[in-house]
Amino acid sequence: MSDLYFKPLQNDLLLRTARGEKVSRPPCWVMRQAGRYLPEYHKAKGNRDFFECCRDPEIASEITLQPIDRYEGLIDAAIIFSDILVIPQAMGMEVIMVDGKGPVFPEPLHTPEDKQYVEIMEREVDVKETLGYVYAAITLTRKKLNGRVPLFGFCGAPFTLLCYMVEGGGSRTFQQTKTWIYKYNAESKKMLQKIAELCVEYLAQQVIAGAQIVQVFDSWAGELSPASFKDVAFSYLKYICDHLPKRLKELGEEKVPMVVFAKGAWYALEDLCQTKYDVIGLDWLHDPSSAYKVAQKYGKVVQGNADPGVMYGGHEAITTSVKGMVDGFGGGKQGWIANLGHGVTPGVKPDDLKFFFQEIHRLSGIAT
Ligand SMILES: Cc1c2[nH]c(c1CCC(=O)O)Cc1[nH]c(c(CCC(=O)O)c1C)Cc1[nH]c(c(CCC(=O)O)c1C)Cc1[nH]c(c(C)c1CCC(=O)O)C2
Repeated sequence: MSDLYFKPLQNDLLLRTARGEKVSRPPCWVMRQAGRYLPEYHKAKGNRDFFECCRDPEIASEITLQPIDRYEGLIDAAIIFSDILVIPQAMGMEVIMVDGKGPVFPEPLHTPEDKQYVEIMEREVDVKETLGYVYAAITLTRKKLNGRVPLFGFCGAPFTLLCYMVEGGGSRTFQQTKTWIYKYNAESKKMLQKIAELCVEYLAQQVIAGAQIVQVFDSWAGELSPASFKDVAFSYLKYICDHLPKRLKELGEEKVPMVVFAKGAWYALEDLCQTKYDVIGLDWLHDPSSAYKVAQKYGKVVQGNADPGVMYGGHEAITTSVKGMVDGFGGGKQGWIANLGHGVTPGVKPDDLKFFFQEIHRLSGIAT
């Protein structure tokens, strides 16, 4: 329904790049572009709970549009304001967002013998029904965007979601995650498979609602060895890109470009290039030109990859970093979506991010 229902897209630079087409300049956006570094985010959120904002399509769409309005003409995509942890919530787990700390699961999964594991494994989850508020936010945002830029949908990768479900939040040692994947490997895989299936349906429903491209975030992939990445992360990332196009076809929907971002899994670049993902997200551990060469060999597009910390270094540091990317990523006329190597952090000054976008435009040949 989407394209008939919404205003035609005026800026299709990002979608064309994601499909491998030649473009006049590289498209850009940044992960976490709607968030705490923006004063207008705090204003819109007020003293409301984070997940309450996610569940309110009006507020979620307002926050999604904030960076698009602020950086009008400089950024080429919006990403729906939501969180990867809505899937564990849909699976029946409680997640709260604690100010200054991040997400907390009051009752994480302990062992496969626990009643909770058995219940979650057995529970039928209807993501179409339970996460209806995300699709409503997407449809409303597409309407409000009015074709200005395309809209990203997203989900967390199975491995990263499992980390949160067993750790109960962020972690430094990943003790519970390692216990699960090494000691309870078979039970972990059952859960990962269940999450992967939910991710496929969740992304498909986001596309039906109006998402024009989707990204899968495997934020904790870098905690794994190459062998365990293959075992507990890669297979499930692959499941998602293999099954989403099929599911969309079943639903009578066109397929959309798919982006994978496996943070820290630099060793897996060749493997990721051999999947059905159209775009491979790169963190800042990658050297642009080496990664670009590999991706080009497989006909894949890359996205990234400035160190988000460069935003603290002032204009000169930002210019140097952008120059390194433009040179390394083939001049930016094909195969590169400019981004940071991870999300923009809360301490960044919005004007420094603006300068980053301006430098991408300037150094890739098109001054604004
Ligand atoms: C690991 C992860 C999470 N959530 C997400 C990831 C994957 C990306 C990544 O690795 O950064 C994904 C995410 N979370 C959020 C978005 C919105 C869209 C966007 O990128 O602008 C996206 C794409 C909003 C958010 N998600 C969260 C906020 C801040 C909430 C607040 O305090 O107001 C926002 C705007 C909270 C959140 N949610 C999560 C954490 C660890 C935190 C707290 C720490 C932090 O903010 O960086 C889990």
